[in-house]
Amino acid sequence: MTPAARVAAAIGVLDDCLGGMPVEKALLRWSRASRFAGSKDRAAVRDLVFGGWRRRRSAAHAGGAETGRGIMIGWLRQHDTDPAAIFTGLDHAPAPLTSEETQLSGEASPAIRHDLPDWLWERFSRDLGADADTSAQALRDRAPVFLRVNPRRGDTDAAMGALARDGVEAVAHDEVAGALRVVSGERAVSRSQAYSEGMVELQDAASQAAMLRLPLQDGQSVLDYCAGGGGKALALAARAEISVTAHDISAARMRDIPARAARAGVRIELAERLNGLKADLVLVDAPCSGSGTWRRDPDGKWRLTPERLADLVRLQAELLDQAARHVAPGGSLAYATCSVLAEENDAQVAAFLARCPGWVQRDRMQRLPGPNGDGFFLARFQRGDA
Ligand SMILES: C[S@@+](CC[C@H](N)C(=O)[O-])C[C@H]1O[C@@H](n2cnc3c(N)ncnc32)[C@H](O)[C@@H]1O
Repeated sequence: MTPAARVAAAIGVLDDCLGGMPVEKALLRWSRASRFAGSKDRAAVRDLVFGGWRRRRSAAHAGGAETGRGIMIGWLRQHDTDPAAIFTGLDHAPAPLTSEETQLSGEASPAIRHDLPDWLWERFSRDLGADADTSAQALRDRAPVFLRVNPRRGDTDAAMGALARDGVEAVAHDEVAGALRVVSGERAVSRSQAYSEGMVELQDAASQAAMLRLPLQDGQSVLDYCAGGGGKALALAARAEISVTAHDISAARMRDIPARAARAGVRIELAERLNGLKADLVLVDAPCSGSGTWRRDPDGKWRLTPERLADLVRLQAELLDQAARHVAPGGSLAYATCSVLAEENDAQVAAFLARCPGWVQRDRMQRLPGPNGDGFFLARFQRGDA
């Protein structure tokens, strides 16, 4: 496919997204209908679609219309490419620009410039103050790929060497021990020997930093109350000789944990029912808006509504209360989200402490999205007498 044909394909996919289809589904639909597209074409169309979808508002503003075509015109302008050179109408290229489309747009509102719905830009400004601008801007660009080195399978140098042999260049993270940032060859990670033999796992640096911060000693027990695919449980299990139980309301989400644990050389028990189980550390990695990770999942910021956010906040509170019952005497309860919104983080913590006066907060970590990782929040509690 020519560069212009790839843009034409991205326009169609973006139109499906604007019609309400999740971006991955829209890409899959295009991919199935485009047998002629090679792997480089598919990767290029994917990059264009995700690039445009992250910047839906600002690109549509710069392109003059909230359509796939408008977004691509604006996206090209934002990347210093004259859209007229691509929109030629020749050889599967999109039709030439109309006279309206050649006009440059006026000034955009702050919410448009930050590529957030109006109500969310208000929340960002209120909750993050001086950091709102850089956090929202970080969500407009592609996320770096981070890996967690599994100490059971080797150290950072060994992992970087193994990755390099398979065409993946990675460097040590500046501040998170055992985290690597992939510099080139991202798409080769999942085919690399280092990955298939459990020496590295895909995990954002902020999640890694949070898991390293939780106190753990050999012999202790950990309950991951919202384990999902087990990313956090694996990170904790690799740190010490502990027994880890993974639980989730959805057994299907935990399906891959046994294979991931075997690859990583750790043991994780799965528990659909907890029957009064108590653990020294109970982690609630709660369902949340994902607002710290929207560069990986741009659908999130366009689909979230105030009502959905309120539902999530209610669920998070219920999960904290349920999980607290599983903390063993002297143990800790940890609450984590990959959100930057105060309602899901500090306000949730304050509400928990107000509801449950026996508990005190022992730790707090907040990271904002940027070059060093995603947005992430962690709070840790203990009973007052512990
Ligand atoms: C943020 S994700 C967890 C991600 C996971 N810890 C990881 O590191 O890959 C939140 C998880 O909470 C689970 N969940 C939602 N409601 C729940 C409930 N009532 N009890 C337990 N888990 C629940 C969801 O199924 C989802 O897997």
